[in-house]
Amino acid sequence: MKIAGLSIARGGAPVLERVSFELTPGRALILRGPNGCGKTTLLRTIAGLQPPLAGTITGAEEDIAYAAHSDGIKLTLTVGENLTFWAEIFAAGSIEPALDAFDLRGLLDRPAGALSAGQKRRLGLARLLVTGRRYWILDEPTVSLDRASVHQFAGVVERHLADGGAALIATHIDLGLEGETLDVSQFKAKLPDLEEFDEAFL
Ligand SMILES: Nc1ncnc2c1ncn2[C@@H]1O[C@H](COP(=O)(O)OP(=O)(O)OP(=O)(O)O)[C@@H](O)[C@H]1O
Repeated sequence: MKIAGLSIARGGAPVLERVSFELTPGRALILRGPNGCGKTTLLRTIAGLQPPLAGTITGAEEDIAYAAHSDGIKLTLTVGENLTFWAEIFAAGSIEPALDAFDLRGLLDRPAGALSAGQKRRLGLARLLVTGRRYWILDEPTVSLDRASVHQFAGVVERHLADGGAALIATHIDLGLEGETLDVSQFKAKLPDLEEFDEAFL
């Protein structure tokens, strides 16, 4: 996937400009940067939830799976029904590997609304495995996870990379993954310099 000259805005205000990088199969790229600098906005744009102001995203059409801050699960469906629902949407086959990878077998028949925050997160992340998609775009994926689950999740990402997948991950913690990091604050959009305004005009 190639990101070239991407400029993005949130709430009408420019956030990042001229972001360029490549995400290659088998690699993870970790996005860093202080709160509010634009990581979520960048991921939303790459996932196709909002249009960029400028620039292009190429090479990953129909091959992106996005896990946002929210778990994206249906609370009245059971764990098994949630995963089956997504597996059918993506026509990606069995939910079994996802159940094992995220230790969800014991919770199979539990309504998602009756899960703890960390269990909900595990279910939300398990959806990635039933999409069959190569490019995982992950926004703070480990929120609510305990140490063991963070480790488990890092293992799932590593296996995905070994299978030719790729992951773009915004996170403030160290997942212990091998991969490059990109600090997006270097792309911070510059606000117009007030001294450039013509006072007579104001
Ligand atoms: N719904 C919204 N409407 C308007 N502005 C928003 C909205 N959500 C975020 N912003 C603003 O857009 C900018 C970028 O926010 P964004 O969520 O992309 O940052 P972030 O790097 O992901 O932050 P964090 O590390 O806190 O998750 C911030 O200035 C934020 O206040």
